[in-house]
Amino acid sequence: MKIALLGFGTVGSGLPALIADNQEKLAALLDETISISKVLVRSEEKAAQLRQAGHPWDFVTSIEAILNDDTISIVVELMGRIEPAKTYISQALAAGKSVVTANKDLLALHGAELQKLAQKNKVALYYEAAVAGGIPILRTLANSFASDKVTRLLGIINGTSNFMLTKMMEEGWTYKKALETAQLLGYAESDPTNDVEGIDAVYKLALLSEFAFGMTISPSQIKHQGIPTIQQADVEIANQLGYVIKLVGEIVEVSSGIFAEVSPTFLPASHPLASVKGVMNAVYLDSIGMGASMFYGAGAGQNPTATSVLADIVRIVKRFKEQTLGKSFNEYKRATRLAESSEVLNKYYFSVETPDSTGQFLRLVQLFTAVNVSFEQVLQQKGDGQRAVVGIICHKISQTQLASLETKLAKEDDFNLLNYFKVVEEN
Ligand SMILES: NC(=O)C1=CN([C@@H]2O[C@H](COP(=O)(O)OP(=O)(O)OC[C@H]3O[C@@H](n4cnc5c(N)ncnc54)[C@H](OP(=O)(O)O)[C@@H]3O)[C@@H](O)[C@H]2O)C=CC1
Ligand SMILES: N[C@@H](CC=O)C(=O)O
Ligand code: NA
Repeated sequence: MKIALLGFGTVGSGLPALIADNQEKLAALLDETISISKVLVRSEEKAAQLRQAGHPWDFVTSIEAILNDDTISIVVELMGRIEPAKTYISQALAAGKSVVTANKDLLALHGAELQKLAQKNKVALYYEAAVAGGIPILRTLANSFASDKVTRLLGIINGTSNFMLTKMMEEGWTYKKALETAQLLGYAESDPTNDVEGIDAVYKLALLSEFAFGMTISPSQIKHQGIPTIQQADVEIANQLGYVIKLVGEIVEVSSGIFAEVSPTFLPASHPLASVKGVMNAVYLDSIGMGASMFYGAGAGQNPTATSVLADIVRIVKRFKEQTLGKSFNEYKRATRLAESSEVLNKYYFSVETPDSTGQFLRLVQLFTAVNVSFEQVLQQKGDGQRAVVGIICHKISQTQLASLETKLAKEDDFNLLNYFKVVEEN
């Protein structure tokens, strides 16, 4: 089976060695060899550099050289970004070639269109590597969870930001050093803003919504906040209260529909997700059959990601032999229903700066009571005589109440809402 690679960067350049290392197992499983026929690179200079470096592949600079080669059955897109990836994938599908991609941005924004094209041409479009890197979470949801209904999903699904948080909180690295190292290690997107602002996690959560809940939601329907807002003081208070701060993607289904968001979150130190460190990812599921389950592994990096890419290639070879290529990667589809904000309930931690004088706490109690929010835990940091910081964990409130509280606090000139974090409850 001949394949073509589009892009030979961090992930693409890792695939050849992985295929070679697994050749014996692949031959036994598939009774077929997988060989790289052509590799698309940006320019002749790039091709010459790669040949000079000893890479033996047939490097080409035009997509037509691949599209017009009828011996190529699978196109593997590992370039990233939206264009020309979308155009090249569309052309490959229309030319009757199956496609494997790791491009979560493209799939979250244009996946439905590309799926339709794949089905129309009775070829496969697979993208296990697009979500949580090496963790086979999409195939697990599509296959093993066919018999179980997921009610809530919590995921640490961006390796770069989790690596940064771990290094900053546990080793005192600066934000700059942590980000630069993540880039050096090949974890970060070409534009790392997506990693640190939670946008990459939003794209992945949109794909997880389809596989876990059968509902298609667009990235614009997913609230998100990144890690730059997290202060060292927040980390210290979280630890004092028995929590760990992580960037968590959540999808929960309530009676009115699903709610999805990516936010810095207080996780109880005892929660399985709290121990996910560095570039590792994990997807934690509540479901009616299994109860609680968690799937853990490297969320980014050359080999883990290339392993998911190879898994998709293997699946396509098998489906090719079974003549079931046109089956969609995800067959679980329901009408999309978005939850009423009054139905989505969570506990929150608020960090509020107030004047360091008598009566301020009473004002806070009155303000929270006005939106029917009660306190579960309160922590006051020692003030400097001018200003004091009060940490409040409240009982469960709705998104509606949260919005009202933010508005009321903003109206109080001498109160300053420094930060707030969703608080996940102990299991
Ligand atoms: N890195 C990781 O851990 C993971 C990455 N992914 C996804 O995998 C994809 C690839 O990521 P990664 O390998 O890290 O990215 P890199 O930036 O390392 O590699 C992308 C490669 O594609 C090449 N390229 C870009 N545009 C074109 C074009 N128009 N024609 C030819 N070549 C082109 C780039 O060439 P040039 O160098 O000249 O720009 C580069 O060599 C992305 O969609 C990413 O989101 C998914 C999971 C994990
Ligand atoms: N930049 C992404 C790569 C994998 O999807 C991440 O850090 O998770
Ligand atoms: Na995956």
